[in-house]
Amino acid sequence: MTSRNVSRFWEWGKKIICVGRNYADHAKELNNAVPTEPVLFLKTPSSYLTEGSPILIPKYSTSVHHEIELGVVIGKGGTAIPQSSAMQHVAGYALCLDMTARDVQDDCKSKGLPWTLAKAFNTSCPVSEFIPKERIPDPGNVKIWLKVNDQMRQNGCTSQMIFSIPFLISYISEIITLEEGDLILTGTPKGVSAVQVHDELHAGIDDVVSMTFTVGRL
Ligand SMILES: O=C([O-])CC(=O)C(=O)O
Ligand SMILES: [Mg+2]
Repeated sequence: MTSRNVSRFWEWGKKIICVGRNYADHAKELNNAVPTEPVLFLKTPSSYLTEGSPILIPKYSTSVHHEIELGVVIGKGGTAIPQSSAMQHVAGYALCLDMTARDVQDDCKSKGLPWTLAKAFNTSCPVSEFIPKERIPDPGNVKIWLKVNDQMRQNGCTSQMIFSIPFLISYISEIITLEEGDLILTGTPKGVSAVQVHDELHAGIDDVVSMTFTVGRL
């Protein structure tokens, strides 16, 4: 018997599976090819951050970028989930930031090394409150936005995703068994840029959720 409540999924310590380059406008702004298959990487549960605590720029980076993304919280696990029933495995959503040490990522890319240092550092996954599934009837068509110090930096719509949420659930679960409490970050639209210490990041999905985080340094 479990009494855990998935609305506090960040406390469960489950997997964080991230999709990269899922918006053509963002792939292009970083001079990356638009993918024909999803690009996947992982964050660790220790990268979770909730409102009230600051995002901490790691010592080894001078260029940490914000990436606003819709997160999908898994409610029912599965392996090789068909696209047709994929949405039955969703408990809800969270607005998320895929904080990225871009200078480190560029270095890893040029050396052919994995992105762990760029993507999975402590505080690299700020999340909003849990959004129950019913509050977003069409997750393939919601606007996600992010302002830095009141200036709009990212303003995209999940309709721009190259790979849809049902496709991603099916694709990922063929490779990695999904479990209750796992989070899938679905990629970021264009407009990523570096944050500075003391910046205030304010992000939202209109009429659904908003969140605010400040930036500090380790
Ligand atoms: O680091 C990147 O550009 C890949 C990524 O996470 C995204 O597209 O959301
Ligand atoms: Mg991302």
